[in-house]
Amino acid sequence: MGKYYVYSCRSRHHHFGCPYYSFHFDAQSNAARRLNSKVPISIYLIETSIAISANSIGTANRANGMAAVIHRVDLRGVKPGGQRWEEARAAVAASMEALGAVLVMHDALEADLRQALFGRAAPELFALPLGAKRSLISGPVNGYIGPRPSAPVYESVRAWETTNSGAIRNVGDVLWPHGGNPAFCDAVSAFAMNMLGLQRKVGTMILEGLGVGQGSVASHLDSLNYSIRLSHYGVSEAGAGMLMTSHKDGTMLSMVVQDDVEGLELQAQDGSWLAVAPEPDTVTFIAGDLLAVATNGRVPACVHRVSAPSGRERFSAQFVSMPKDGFTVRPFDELVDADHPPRYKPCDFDGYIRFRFAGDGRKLSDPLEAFCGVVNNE
Ligand SMILES: O=C(O)CCC(=O)C(=O)O
Ligand SMILES: [Fe+2]
Repeated sequence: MGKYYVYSCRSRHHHFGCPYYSFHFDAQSNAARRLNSKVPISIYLIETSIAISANSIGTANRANGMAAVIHRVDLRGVKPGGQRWEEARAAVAASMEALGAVLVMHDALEADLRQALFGRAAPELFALPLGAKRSLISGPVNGYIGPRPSAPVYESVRAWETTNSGAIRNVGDVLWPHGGNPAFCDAVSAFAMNMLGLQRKVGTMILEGLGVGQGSVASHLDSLNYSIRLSHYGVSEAGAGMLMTSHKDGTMLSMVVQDDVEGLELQAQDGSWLAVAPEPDTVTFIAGDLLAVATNGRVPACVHRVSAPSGRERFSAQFVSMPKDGFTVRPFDELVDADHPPRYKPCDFDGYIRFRFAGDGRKLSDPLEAFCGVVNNE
């Protein structure tokens, strides 16, 4: 199984037998204080034209003469209601419908912050002794996935970010008990704040672009929670190969930022694999299962994987949305009509995660369909 096992798996799933939650301690008693970021959301400021370029990168299927491509949309300087908003929104929505993913050029990760995150914070974190990383909370706050036989060079840390305050829990106090690691916390916190703005912007574009009304989009955004995942792929003794097997994320919408080493690949609808170049100003948005539910199947969950073509050490950072506790995901009314009957029943996220990772869904190739798909008898 892929390492996305616990990708969506929160602490309260311990008792459901989630396999990677063996290390946990009390979040509250371990000074997991919140860190309020003072870093502003510094995006959308640069005026530039929208470049919607079709980048044929990676392996393209040319069997029918048509190469599958990943679309890249330049959102720098694009603001809601502004001149280029509608055009960019249409491009984002079209790519999500076709691929379940889109590449977005942005200003949300300036060189300094990028360096602070990938050049310092992530390497310092993963250089800690295994015991320290394992002591990281697998509670409602944070979690650690360590190397295991099926993925010997992969490790990943998740940190929760609260939507209300825009703050991130301070994993630094836990990992560095003697004085914390303010630089680490600042970098991760700033990353979270900037990605939050970009995720809300692109989330709005996707849904509005599909015809969902502004009120529905606003309440959808209010219903979301976010987490950050920092991942490290060490140098494999086996050399080049697959670091993370193909999978769909069980969540709503994932943003993947690669450091300077390639590896992320997306599967197009024709089955071909498209490699995403690690470009500093580009983030990959990937639809998870829950976005397929919310859009009544208009946006497919994107199958993706991580390979190691060069065998080099690799870091990535993700910012992922999922429903807040107690929110059920159901297809937007705007996307259901006589011609488009509901394809999914209301989906309880906790129930789905339990089914997919600890229940009967583990054995299925399409657990979402089995969990909440509406059987089409036509
Ligand atoms: O590291 C990456 O580029 C993507 C990782 C991923 O797909 C996941 O953690 O679910
Ligand atoms: Fe993933």
